[in-house]
Amino acid sequence: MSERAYPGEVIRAAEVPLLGAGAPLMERAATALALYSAAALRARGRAARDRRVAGSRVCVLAGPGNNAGDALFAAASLARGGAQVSIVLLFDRTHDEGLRAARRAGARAIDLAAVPAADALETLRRADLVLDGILGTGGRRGLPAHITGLIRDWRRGGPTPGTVIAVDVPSDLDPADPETAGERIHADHTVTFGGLKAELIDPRVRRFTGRVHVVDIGLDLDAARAAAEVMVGPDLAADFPRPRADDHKYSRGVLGVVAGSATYPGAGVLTTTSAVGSGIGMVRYLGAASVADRVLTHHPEVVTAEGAVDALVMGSGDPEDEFVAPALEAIADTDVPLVLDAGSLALVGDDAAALTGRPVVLTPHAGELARLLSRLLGEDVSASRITADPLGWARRAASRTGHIVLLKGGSTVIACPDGYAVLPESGPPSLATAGSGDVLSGIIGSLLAGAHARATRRGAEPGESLDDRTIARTLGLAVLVHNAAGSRCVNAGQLATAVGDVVEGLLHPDPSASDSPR
Ligand SMILES: NC(=O)C1=CN([C@@H]2O[C@H](COP(=O)(O)OP(=O)(O)OC[C@H]3O[C@@H](n4cnc5c(N)ncnc54)[C@H](OP(=O)(O)O)[C@@H]3O)[C@@H](O)[C@H]2O)[C@@H](O)CC1
Ligand SMILES: [K+]
Repeated sequence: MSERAYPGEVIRAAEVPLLGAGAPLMERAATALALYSAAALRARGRAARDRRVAGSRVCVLAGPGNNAGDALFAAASLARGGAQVSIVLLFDRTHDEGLRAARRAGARAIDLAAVPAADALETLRRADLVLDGILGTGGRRGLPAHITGLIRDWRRGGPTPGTVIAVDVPSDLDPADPETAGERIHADHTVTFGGLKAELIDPRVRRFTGRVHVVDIGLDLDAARAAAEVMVGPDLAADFPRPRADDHKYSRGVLGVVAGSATYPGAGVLTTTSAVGSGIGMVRYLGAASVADRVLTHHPEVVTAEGAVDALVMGSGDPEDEFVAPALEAIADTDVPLVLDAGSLALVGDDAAALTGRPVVLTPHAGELARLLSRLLGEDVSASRITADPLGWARRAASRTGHIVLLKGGSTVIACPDGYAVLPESGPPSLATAGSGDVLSGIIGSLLAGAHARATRRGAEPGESLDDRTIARTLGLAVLVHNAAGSRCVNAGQLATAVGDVVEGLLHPDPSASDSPR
């Protein structure tokens, strides 16, 4: 389920009162790490004899602080389970209590200052499991040369059989420096304690963290201090809004769509198809008459008359100005969310009154964001720079424009102007196809219209109805719908229709698929 990510200092601060009260935080962390490590050892190898803790070779890279303490206590537990544990002491000090516990359980220690580096290297290469306990949240960037050299030689030797688990965080994690990537720990798993650290969610660090597993050690974290939120598939079933028995079409939300043009009529059809399928009260198609005819052929329930809306989505398929301007005019005195895609991104930066006093969502892909930022920042921002750091650029764009930015790509990211981010899990690569973005626009518009209608029903004041985090989370749900639909199809026409199938499954789950006894 979704997981909030916190700045490291927020998590460290939350530990302080508990440590003062004597809570056994390290014991909890080390116990969870030992269990996770044992499971990783049992998951390896083909032969049954390889899938055991007893007899497996475990190597601990031990640093100078409490991060090593976690690794050493966990290793002690694995040693008691029969693992052969070797500890590579990388500094002139380590966590003494942890070292004593590991030694008592039978671990042997190799002091890198006293033995040839080749011995440590050999131990690393032969290990079934390596625990990176060099540095944790107390780490500064840049490891001493004798450690980077060891890591470089270990990695240069080619793939080794061992699973690498980073304890709390991969030591010396640095997303931005490709030059030194070969001297850093590349973990298969990161077991992180207390809460998800914000530094672990950046798409650029995935190759260093591997799969991230969060262990609850009983910290009381204040959700208001979270920096981001990661959303995963199961969030859909939990949070997708369902209609209530007393709902009517207006209370479920009305979406205005200005998409498609005489040149690109298909965008209008794709956007309305996915909007209709996303479980909304009503869709008003407000674009060109020639597109409206096609839309109505596919969806007779779509309304082409002007009228009130709860959200307006525009821009896919470059709709003509003569339809954009009146649609913006019609929402001028309202607080309804506005979604700008493709051609309508050109409105950003203008003094358009319609862009003020309401939540505005921009949904560019990297090329569109590159054009937008180059214009706004007055410097040449290329699409490849944006693709290399999607979260960083989405945050920059949100901060610069004051709008919520959903940057589409292999790892779609959503950023609010204050830096808060929502990261939905990645969808299938088949989503990279013409028209896919139009389909996403329709889902987004539909879910935002529903959210606005519900907020209005609750009596929220204009301007207070939808806060940025609620909107960002709603966008995250829309991306999860898009992902789920994407795994059922090979082109955007099928994708738009599959949205309806996904939502149908959420609103009317198949009772025969339930686990309940018959
Ligand atoms: N608090 C708790 O109860 C719990 C903590 N837990 C665990 O503790 C971890 C945090 O522990 P920690 O604070 O001891 O920091 P950690 O990163 O192990 O080492 C700091 C030492 O490294 C040194 N150093 C730093 N950077 C360096 C560099 N680049 N190159 C060389 N040296 C460098 C630094 O030196 P200094 O900066 O002081 O000069 C200092 O001596 C946390 O991630 C989690 O795993 C969990 O068990 C839950 C309960
Ligand atoms: K570590």
